[in-house]
Amino acid sequence: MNIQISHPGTKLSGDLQITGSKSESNRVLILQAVYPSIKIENLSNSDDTKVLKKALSQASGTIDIHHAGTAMRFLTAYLAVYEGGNFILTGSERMKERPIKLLVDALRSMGANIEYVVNEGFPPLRIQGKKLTCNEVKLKANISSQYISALMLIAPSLPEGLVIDLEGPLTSAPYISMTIDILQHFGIEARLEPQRIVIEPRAKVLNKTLHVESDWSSASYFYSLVALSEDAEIKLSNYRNESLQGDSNVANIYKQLGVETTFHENAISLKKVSHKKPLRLGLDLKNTPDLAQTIAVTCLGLGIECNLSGLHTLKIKETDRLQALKNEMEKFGATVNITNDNLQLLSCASLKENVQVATYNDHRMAMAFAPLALKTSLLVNDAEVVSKSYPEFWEHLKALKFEVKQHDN
Ligand SMILES: O=C(O)C1=C[C@@H](OP(=O)(O)O)[C@@H](O)[C@H](O)C1
Ligand SMILES: C=C(OP(=O)(O)O)C(=O)O
Repeated sequence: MNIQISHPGTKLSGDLQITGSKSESNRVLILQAVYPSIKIENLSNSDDTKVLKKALSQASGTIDIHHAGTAMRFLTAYLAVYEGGNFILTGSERMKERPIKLLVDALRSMGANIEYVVNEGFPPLRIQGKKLTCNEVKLKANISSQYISALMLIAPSLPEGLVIDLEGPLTSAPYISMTIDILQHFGIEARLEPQRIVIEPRAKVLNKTLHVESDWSSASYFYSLVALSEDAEIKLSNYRNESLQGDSNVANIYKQLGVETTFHENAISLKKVSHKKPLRLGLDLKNTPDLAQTIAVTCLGLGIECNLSGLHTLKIKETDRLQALKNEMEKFGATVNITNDNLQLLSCASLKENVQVATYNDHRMAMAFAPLALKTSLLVNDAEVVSKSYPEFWEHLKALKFEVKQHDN
């Protein structure tokens, strides 16, 4: 469904509850499958979480996890140790282009029985689960942290635990810290040392609940809205100051763009406190890759330049996000230069109107561009893609008085 988005220009105000973090949810679902005493509150209702939950209820056969990267990577490790299981693990056409070789090589080196069904290095995979007894594995750390988290989530169920030797610099590091924090929450001993992760074996975990915090990557679109507004105050509930999610750093980043965050007991308020803006924003986003699209588009809307680095993982996400950003920002009149790991937006004097934004099966393309409706008229193609992480996104925009209309083009 293609949509047209507009806003009457009044103050943006509202009180919203965004669904639980899909990253926290998908970690705790895998752990709950290993340790059934684990309880979860505020589980995400994203497609990526629903698809993982359904997969974990299957005893054999073909599992299709669609676009869900974490589900693909976490299940590869989980099914490799699911004794007696015989599965084909597949996904969307894009998932079949997202590399998984490093994780498969690591699991095979531990004795796992995993075969490629079509193309070497890519899903679909045939996985025959078996007991693994190896206690040490090596893995290149700068391609995707999800491979590492996948191994960490099965590690405590291995008879001797697991030492993961990390080769090279670690990318998306806060997601590794999140995995460690969640393991520790349930009493599992897990620690990150320079270039290695050590996880002790654990037969039973503490009888505890994990209350999933709402998703900070999803909150980023409201930071963008507030930054692009004339006047705004938006309350988002189920957030806390001490977050497990690295993307909570969005609160610091948007201070430079006039957005103030106030933490309440279980919520945050975002307020537009300044119309001053830097001429140019320079950021290294290797720790928060999912914020790249939000920030690039905010800068486009504010008419400021930006230079975003640390983006080497963006090419293997839901789409090649660097190319997708360049294509769509240039439709608005901007000049954008990209390399393998960097995006440079050169300032754009005025935004073109009635631009039709293509979304490339990427939820974040749709949500990142939507706030530009405060600055110009725009259409978003295939708007339903948002359900990958945030099914209520358009309903929440309507609650902020956006008009979101179906469009036939
Ligand atoms: O572990 C996770 O939950 C995630 C890790 C990141 O991926 P990479 O480690 O591949 O960068 C992030 O982009 C993704 O949305 C979620
Ligand atoms: C990259 C993302 O997800 P995944 O890799 O889990 O598909 C994302 O949500 O931005």
